[in-house]
Amino acid sequence: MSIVPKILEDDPEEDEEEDDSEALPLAITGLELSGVLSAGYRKLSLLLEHLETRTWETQIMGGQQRITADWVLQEIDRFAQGLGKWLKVAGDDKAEILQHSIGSRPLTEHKTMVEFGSFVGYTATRMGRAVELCYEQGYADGSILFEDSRLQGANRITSMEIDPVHACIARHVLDMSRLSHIVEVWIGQVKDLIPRLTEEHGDMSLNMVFMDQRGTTFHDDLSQLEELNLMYPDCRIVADNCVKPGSPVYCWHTTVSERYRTRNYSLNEFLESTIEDWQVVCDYLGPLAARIPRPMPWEEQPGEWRSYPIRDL
Ligand SMILES: C[S@@+](CC[C@H](N)C(=O)[O-])C[C@H]1O[C@@H](n2cnc3c(N)ncnc32)[C@H](O)[C@@H]1O
Repeated sequence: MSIVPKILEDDPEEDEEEDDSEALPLAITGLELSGVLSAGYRKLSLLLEHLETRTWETQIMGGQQRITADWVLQEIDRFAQGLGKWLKVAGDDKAEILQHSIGSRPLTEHKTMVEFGSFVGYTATRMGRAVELCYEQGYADGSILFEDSRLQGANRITSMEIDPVHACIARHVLDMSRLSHIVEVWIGQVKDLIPRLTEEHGDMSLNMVFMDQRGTTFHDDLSQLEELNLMYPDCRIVADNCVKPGSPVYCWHTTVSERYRTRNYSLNEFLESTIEDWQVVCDYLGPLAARIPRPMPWEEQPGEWRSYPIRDL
């Protein structure tokens, strides 16, 4: 089908052709790109514009002032406080729990962290900064030797993202924060990328996992981590948005399974003081902690589980 605009004539057959061209997707009718971007992507383009403008202003006002990871996080927070610019990132109280969890897992040799769902790279930046501080401290007190090649070169944090636009923004934000040598963003579905962790880092290489993809897949992704033996004993797993949008099977599994020591934190959604959400924090006690694997709820009482059409509820 031609996308060249037609000159209108009084011929009825031509009128039919004209109707046809109205069905063309907006992207090829010559409208501005902003006309075809979804509201979500438009907000992200505003975020990038905000970061670029603030970087430029900071450099002009403060001479050669360094743009740091903390500065980038602060600017994303500031952007998200603007009217209609809220972002689904783990800020505020959620960030406190994450920060503590990252700090409580020392980056001993060959151990790495993983985030499921990068979005704009906000938490990936927070995780990367924590590792960077750990390096700085280690070099200063001599506990990390500069020549120790095992701590150099390999990325220590992997963040996985299904949406390539989000992934590109996350990579850009990490570049701005000067953390690209520590954090890598992999594009694809979590379930397809998990096996690559084994290939790149080997068995039992994870000492922290942040689950922030789709809540209804948390339990499947966790069981793949278990099956591939990727988590080091005492690996900490933080799962966000467990009430909103919700991850009921994951919450059930981590609460009743003997393989996990679990705490459920009730807190407010980022910048939303009236919306309650939960972060579930658990430590993996290792494959031998559960003597008998616990069946899933629908395996225990098969008759009790069936789906109801929404109109019947
Ligand atoms: C809540 S946002 C993540 C926020 C981010 N963790 C932070 O705190 O800055 C969820 C992200 O997960 C991505 N996502 C959803 N399902 C996914 C999947 N199965 N695999 C990879 N990414 C996924 C979405 O595209 C979205 O960017």
